[in-house]
Amino acid sequence: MKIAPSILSADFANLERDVKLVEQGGADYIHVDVMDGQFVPNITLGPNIVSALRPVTKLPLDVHLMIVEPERFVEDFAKAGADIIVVHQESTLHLHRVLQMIKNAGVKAGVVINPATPVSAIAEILPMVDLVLVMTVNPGFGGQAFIPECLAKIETLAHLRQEHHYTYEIEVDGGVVPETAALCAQAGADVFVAGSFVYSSEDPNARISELRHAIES
Ligand SMILES: O=C(CO)[C@H](O)[C@H](O)COP(=O)(O)O
Ligand SMILES: [Co+2]
Repeated sequence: MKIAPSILSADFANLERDVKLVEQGGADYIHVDVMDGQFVPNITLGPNIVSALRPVTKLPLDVHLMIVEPERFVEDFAKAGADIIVVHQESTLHLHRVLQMIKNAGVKAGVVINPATPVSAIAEILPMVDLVLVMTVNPGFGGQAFIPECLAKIETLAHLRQEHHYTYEIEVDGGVVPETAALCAQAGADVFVAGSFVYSSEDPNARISELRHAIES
């Protein structure tokens, strides 16, 4: 079970401090939310922030691209030091090609589906991905409420993985707190993104421990 704090809710004026802090607290990935103001109604950061973060942590940088036509920027994020690049099924006409581009750049390839998108929409590319991210809120903002209807998709992905011997990790993102993390773990999730729950606290690492406890019990 892996915890991936999302720096969307960190202090952008102190990103180095906030990334190092959760690394010491046992985080497994650093989740980086990239938004373009078009695919989602919010703007965050680009490859220059990823390259600035690269030397400050040994943790894998899990880069969640919420941008239209991510194929335009795959190479930039790979060069910036992303370890995993995750693209939305809804954001490109050429999902298979984008995933190939990511793999050819020597980076792990992930696919992500919005709450309205069924698992069947990504069935054809499941054999080639390292990670499948199930959005449990509509993308664009931190601090939203978990959508429980998404749990069934985690179960489906876990079932398909077992049946076909696929190797992807199942990640969940949005509204992850101890109660919802426990439900996701039961459904078969492996990686838990948490932004506001971790960083809204005076003690983010106590929050990471709370999440881990809920997931493991
Ligand atoms: O991709 C995202 C939003 O689009 C974020 O990763 C996610 O919302 C994390 O925030 P929180 O844990 O506060 O819900
Ligand atoms: Co995210």
